Amino acid sequence: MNAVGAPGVAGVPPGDVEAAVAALTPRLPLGVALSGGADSTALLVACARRWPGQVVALHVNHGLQAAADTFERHCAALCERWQVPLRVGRIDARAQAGESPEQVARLGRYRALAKLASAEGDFVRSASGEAKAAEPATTGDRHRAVQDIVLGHHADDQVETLILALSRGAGLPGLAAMPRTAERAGLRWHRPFLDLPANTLRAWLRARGEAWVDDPTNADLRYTRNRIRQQVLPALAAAFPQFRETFARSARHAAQAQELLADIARADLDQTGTPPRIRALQALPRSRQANALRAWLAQAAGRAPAARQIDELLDQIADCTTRGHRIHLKAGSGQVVREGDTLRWYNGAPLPKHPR
Ligand SMILES: Nc1ncnc2c1ncn2[C@@H]1O[C@H](COP(=O)(O)OP(=O)(O)OP(=O)(O)O)[C@@H](O)[C@H]1O
Repeated sequence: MNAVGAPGVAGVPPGDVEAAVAALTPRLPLGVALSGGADSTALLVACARRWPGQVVALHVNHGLQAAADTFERHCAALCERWQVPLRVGRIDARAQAGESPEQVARLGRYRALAKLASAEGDFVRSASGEAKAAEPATTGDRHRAVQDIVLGHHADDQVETLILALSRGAGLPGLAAMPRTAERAGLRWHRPFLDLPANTLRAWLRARGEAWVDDPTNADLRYTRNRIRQQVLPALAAAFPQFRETFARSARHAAQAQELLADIARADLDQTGTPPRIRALQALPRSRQANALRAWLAQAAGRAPAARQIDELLDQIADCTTRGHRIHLKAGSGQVVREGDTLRWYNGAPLPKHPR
């Protein structure tokens, strides 16, 4: 494990970090998702300075690498110094065959963070009033549950996310990259550093003598994200010095367009019903059928189908002109079938005997 970030840079770098945090208007107490890496260490310090006594650090120990305990120890020492209570959740984020380890870890992490945030309401302050003593509350002085959580994603992360989306041929939802603010699992998630380059955050920490922990897997070029960070971003910086701003602008355009598509899908699904009636779908232009089907299946199946599955489904819908015509398509973990006049999505369940 490389613990770096020793004091060293003379002078104080631009105050963008504080300005980015000061622009937030979260409900307090504020949860800081703290990995122990540079970005969330900067986030914790900036938030603790901005809202003293009103910040709770939330750390997820993945237990995946030997480094996991080093991260947790760093978080504990940092929080002790800044008098910020630290809540730690442990998850077993091992991927099953065929699953992406990064995706499994990410989903598990968000679930664990949401759980830690809501559990915050079950903790009491210690007799001395110190917020860091955490015991299940039975009476009295309960902490308020955390409703807002900040994440340390920065401008380089946003560019990486966009390039990753392009590399897998993603549609608008992927090209929209990460939102600045999002409501999920009953919580509001913020990314105040999305406009700041990674090195601004590191320079800010160094100027304050704050250490962080570097993730040893960041050097591993078998991970696509690391190849983007180490090989693509330097080339982009040389060719297009403004790439962080311009790529972020493109992501915002995509996000706006995606909002429109989501509105249109809602309106069209109001007309077709959910699950959609086949006749009503056929009355829509093909692109709007695709848009409505994507939205319906994203909700029913928990994830949007691949482009070729949507194409196949659209062809089957177009061909469906007689009462006896079957529709059958594998989508996600289940299948779409025709049932009478409507489509249905079954989660892996066997086909009904007469799928008409
Ligand atoms: N184990 C974790 N516990 C709590 N929050 C986390 C954890 N891992 C990531 N996060 C949150 O998600 C953000 C982005 O995660 P990512 O994996 O890109 O960052 P990292 O390189 O692990 O850490 P950092 O962003 O702090 O340098 C982090 O800044 C942090 O807010």
